[in-house]
Amino acid sequence: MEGTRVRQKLVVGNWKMHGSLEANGGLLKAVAAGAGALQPVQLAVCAPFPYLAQCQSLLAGSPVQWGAQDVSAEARGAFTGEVAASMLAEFGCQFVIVGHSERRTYHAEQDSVIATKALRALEHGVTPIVCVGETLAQREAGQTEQVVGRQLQALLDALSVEQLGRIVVAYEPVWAIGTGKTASSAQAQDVHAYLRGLVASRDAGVAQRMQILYGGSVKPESAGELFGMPDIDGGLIGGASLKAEDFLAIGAAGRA
Ligand SMILES: O=C[C@H](O)COP(=O)(O)O
Repeated sequence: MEGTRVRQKLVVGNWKMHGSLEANGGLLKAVAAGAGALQPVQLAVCAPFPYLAQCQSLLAGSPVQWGAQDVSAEARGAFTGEVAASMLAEFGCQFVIVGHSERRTYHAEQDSVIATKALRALEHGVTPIVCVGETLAQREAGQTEQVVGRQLQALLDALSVEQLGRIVVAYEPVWAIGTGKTASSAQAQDVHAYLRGLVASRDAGVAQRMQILYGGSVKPESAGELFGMPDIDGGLIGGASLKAEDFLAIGAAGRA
């Protein structure tokens, strides 16, 4: 997309189901200590629910934001095991990941549920990071735009322009997650530009401001080239976010 770059870089760690009080303690302190030097790149970590209090405590006063990895589509009630957006907001979560491919695959989450989860988060001032991405079979069948377009369209249908202006999108090709296979910067840029164009068909200003992150085997060595692309505004980082040195190096790549 043409135009002056107006978007701050955002690098978010998705710890997935990893961590312990002890391991997190060292990681959070190291990330907090290194984050200030990376500004204006914004760092955040998305931790398993039991560790949100630890994030709240150890990241207080640091520029690092934190969040969760899922939220209920329901506001409250008899939904055993679910966590409501209001609860995340009470802990000070700034972000919540919704629609990660692991949730879509292992928990059969559909586009409509994911859009509702994003709405619940927005209702409580928590920024949803909405994940979209195609499988290898879909890419090889030439269906990438069709798949990510359908996934994003559910958001465009469910959210007002004002709400759309408060989400973050993460493009994560399923075939690149945890596999060591990063999409090339050109492949990722093509999809990011396509997604931004779809948002622009709803509202050009929102599209220009929307942060679209790339996720899938991002490492310190690959981050610079990816983040240098015009429509890639940072990353959603899995494995490499568990080592402070790597996570901070990826954040530093956003400053270039
Ligand atoms: O949410 C993060 C992505 O699933 C990427 O994970 P990864 O960096 O381990 O490939």
